[in-house]
Amino acid sequence: MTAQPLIGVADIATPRWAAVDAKVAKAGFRKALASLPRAVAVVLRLAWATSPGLTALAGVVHVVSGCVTAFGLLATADVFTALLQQGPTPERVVESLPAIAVVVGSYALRALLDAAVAAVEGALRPRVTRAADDEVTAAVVGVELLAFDDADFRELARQGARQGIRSIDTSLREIAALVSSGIALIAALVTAAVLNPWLAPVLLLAALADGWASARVAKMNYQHFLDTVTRNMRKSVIEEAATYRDLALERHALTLQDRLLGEYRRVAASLMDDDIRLAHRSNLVRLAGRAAAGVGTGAAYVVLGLLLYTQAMELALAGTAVLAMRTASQSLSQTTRAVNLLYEDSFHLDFYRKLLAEAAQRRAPSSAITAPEDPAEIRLHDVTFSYPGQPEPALTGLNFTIRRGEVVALVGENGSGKTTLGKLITGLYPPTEGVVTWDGADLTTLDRRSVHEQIAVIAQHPAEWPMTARNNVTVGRVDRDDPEGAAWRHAVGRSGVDEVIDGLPRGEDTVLSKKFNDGQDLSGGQWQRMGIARGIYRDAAVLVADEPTAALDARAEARVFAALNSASLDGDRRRTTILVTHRLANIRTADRILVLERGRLVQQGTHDELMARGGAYRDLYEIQARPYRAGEAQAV
Ligand SMILES: Nc1ncnc2c1ncn2[C@@H]1O[C@H](COP(=O)(O)OP(=O)(O)OP(=O)(O)O)[C@@H](O)[C@H]1O
Repeated sequence: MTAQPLIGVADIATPRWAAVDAKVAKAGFRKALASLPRAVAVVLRLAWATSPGLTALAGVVHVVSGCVTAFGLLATADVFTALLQQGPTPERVVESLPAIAVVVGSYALRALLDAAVAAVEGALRPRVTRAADDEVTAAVVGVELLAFDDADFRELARQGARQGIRSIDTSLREIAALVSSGIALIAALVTAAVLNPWLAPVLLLAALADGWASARVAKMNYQHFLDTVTRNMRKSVIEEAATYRDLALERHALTLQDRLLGEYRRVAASLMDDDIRLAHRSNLVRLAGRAAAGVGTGAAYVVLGLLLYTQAMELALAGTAVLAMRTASQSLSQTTRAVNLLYEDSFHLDFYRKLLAEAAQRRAPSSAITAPEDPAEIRLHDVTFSYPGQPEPALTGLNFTIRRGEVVALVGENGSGKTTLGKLITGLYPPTEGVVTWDGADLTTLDRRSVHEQIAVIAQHPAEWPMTARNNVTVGRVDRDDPEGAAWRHAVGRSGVDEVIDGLPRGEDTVLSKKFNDGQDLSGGQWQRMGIARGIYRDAAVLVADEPTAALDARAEARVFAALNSASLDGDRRRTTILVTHRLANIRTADRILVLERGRLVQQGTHDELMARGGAYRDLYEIQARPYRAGEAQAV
């Protein structure tokens, strides 16, 4: 009996962006052709905006280089005519020298132009991709926090940044290839038509088979990608589970290594089998294409022979006709390839465009109204909040007011909405319904930066900034004026991070990341102290501490809560403090306790009031206090 796989029992959903490949796999060549103008316009507009001079120059050198090819072909026809009209004689060879010089000159010019094309493209493409990259990064940096909680946006940001930017670079290359091969194709067809009007369609016939084969292989690749995309994703999920550091401890302790490796190998083997099958099938299609092209070329030679036999065309021009035939076949194959690739890129370019549009929508609207400094009153009016894509709201119908200097504790079971509420009070998330006001001003109408300037957030899992210990504390207020170091001493002392810093090899100058030479990592509790120090040092009007001591030892926890409870009285101003915690003993002295149940506010009051009233709070408190009381009773 084979073991049930640990990862991927349920099917991994096909990512939304993979729809691109489904469309490309289904579309016909005409559809691909029709999509080109828009894709070309997007890329050229960007190139023009980045560097108009280089873009114009690239266009000119490409067109000139294509024209020189055409001219070279026609000049070759002259040479053949001069040499072969009635058999070569020394006089005719001398006569044809100027035409030969023109052919040689056109080849030399073409070589020079190729070098110019490479130089211009080499200068233009990195500029354009950098500009697009910059645009995307700036767009994503500027979105509101909530966007990062939306899986669709995260995926779009990933694809837009990766595939979108890559497609701009490749589109530029393909547009260039399309211009060159297009002009060469026209040149070959015009040359053939000049030699004899019947030749041009015959040339196309031979070249079409090659074009068909390359379009067919491209489609097979898209279909293959679609068939394997979810398995590839599963492979990478298993690979992460089998190799990443985050899971290493449990992987070893649960002895899962062999099991995960086995699953990894099974998926990888099935992907390899598919790759091999695809290689065989594409080879067969290419072979069929070649065979058809061979038949087409044969037909072209028959027509050529007939034209010569019936003296519809002079023998002297046959060489040029063959040359035109070869040029047409090569350039049609290149043109087909470029059209297909550009069609694929047109979808990826859509990611880039959609990402810019979506990011612009998800930016906080700019506002000239700044937030009140140190608000006297924060009020929630009928606030409901749902996470993007979630059917059930995380918070429902909240109404309450917090006054300056209050210490308000949020309590409730896991998932009751405490963390989410902290983000709404501080304007990090906008409510889905209702309004959050600071001194009467709706937060969504205020300049978002000015709101965030007023807040400090101590997260349950604080960010582990790859900076020195000092910067990890001061990063929240880098410009704070602290010449005597009083604010620094206050923050590190209250949080207890002073003991951590004293133990570091270079003290406050130690870099806290193992990615750097001499870098140092911290324990979970030490990082938490670092986060608390950062929050205190920021010295903001509204402080939210979300389970700040979950990883701290009892002594450190007591010290931090004493600091946070008195934070509202620090200095000469009263700071509003929101505490989220499960350890209810820590918030007995809070001015007010709000009890949440499944996103609704079910109780509020002081510890004594809530204990006297009975209900959810007293139940939770009793559950925590009972073991201590029992212990005390036994001791007595
Ligand atoms: N990013 C998110 N996307 C979707 N749903 C979320 C997200 N974050 C939280 N939720 C959901 O919102 C609800 C409230 O979560 P929240 O984190 O606010 O609860 P909490 O009271 O802080 O929980 P805990 O005590 O476990 O920290 C939960 O049902 C949770 O599953």
